[in-house]
Amino acid sequence: MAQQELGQWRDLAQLREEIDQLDQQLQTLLNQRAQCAQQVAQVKTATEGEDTQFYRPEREAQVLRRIMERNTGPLSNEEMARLFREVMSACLALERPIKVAYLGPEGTFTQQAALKHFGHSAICLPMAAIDEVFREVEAGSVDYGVVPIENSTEGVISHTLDSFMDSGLQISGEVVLRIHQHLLLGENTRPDKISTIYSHASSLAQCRKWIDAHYPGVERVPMPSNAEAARKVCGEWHSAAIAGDMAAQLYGLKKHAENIEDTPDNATRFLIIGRHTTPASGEDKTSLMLSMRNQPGALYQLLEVFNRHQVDMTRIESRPSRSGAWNYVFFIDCTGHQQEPRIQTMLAELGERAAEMKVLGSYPKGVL
Ligand SMILES: O=C(O)C(=O)C[C@]1(C(=O)O)C=C[C@@H](O)C=C1
Repeated sequence: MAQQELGQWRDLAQLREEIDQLDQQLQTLLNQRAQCAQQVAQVKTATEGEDTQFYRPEREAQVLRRIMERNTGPLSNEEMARLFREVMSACLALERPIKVAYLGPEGTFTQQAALKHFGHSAICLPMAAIDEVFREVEAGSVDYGVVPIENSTEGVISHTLDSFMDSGLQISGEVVLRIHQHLLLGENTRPDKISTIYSHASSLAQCRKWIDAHYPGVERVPMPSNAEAARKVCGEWHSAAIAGDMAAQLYGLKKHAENIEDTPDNATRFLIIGRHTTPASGEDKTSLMLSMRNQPGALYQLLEVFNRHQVDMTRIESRPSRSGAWNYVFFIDCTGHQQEPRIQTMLAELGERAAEMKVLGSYPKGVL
């Protein structure tokens, strides 16, 4: 063997030894961190008693933000935060495992969002509908729920907004997920024999131009979820599903065409709903629901308050109110936390002008 080659082998062995030593240190440190979390749980139980909140969204957001700020690479900020996300998830599970309901079935983007936000140590349970997620959280059989709220291509998910009208739940977080859609086929399906494409209506819309270009004559059949679409094509020879990676893996389908969404920055925003308010994390958002008396200039009167207090409104949606024809409810997101004096003053003024107002929650801006 050439001298140079031998040298390379020795280097590899040395490098691996170094990796082994680093892994050992990491392992020791991870267990030290886990012990710390166990002690945090004891302190919380001793000081807060029965209603102890083990999961602390504001603290997790601060930890992740700091990790990203001080990161020097070569691992990217997102990769580093993702690793620490899992470390915190495992530490929280030692304190008390957290139960999370999401809009199922298994394999949906909402499941992916739940895992991105809570990590893989959370117990995630699929629900058949958005209302069911709300109900499970309200009933206390789970700690939190994850529901989709808006897609960058398709707009708002009105079912989720409507569910807030009848609910006393609080928003405690948000997750934004880049959505990549794929055309998925069963093992024996021939791509040139496809007569039907199944997917959720919103995913069919996100890929409309791609389908027009590649499968113009094919029937598009909306399904309750992408995962359901993937499950259906497993046993069919002449059909395809549009869904994401999780559904492809879960049902063993092959990706015939990848990333077929019409807009490359296609993303969906999800909300975390719970029964508790969340303290300020330093970079927060507040969501409100307001209904105005049906009179000229009503919307202007509302917007004027935001403008005067220099509060940045990041979203406004309107939905027909259930209390009468042609009355509208506005869903508004703004930056800031309801504990901040500036936001408190603004909320008090809005409350005077609105026929009804409900603060849906203040929560950390999405980190990951
Ligand atoms: O700081 C806390 O309150 C903890 O419980 C520790 C910890 C962590 O692992 O850093 C774990 C769970 C909480 O959601 C937040 C942070």
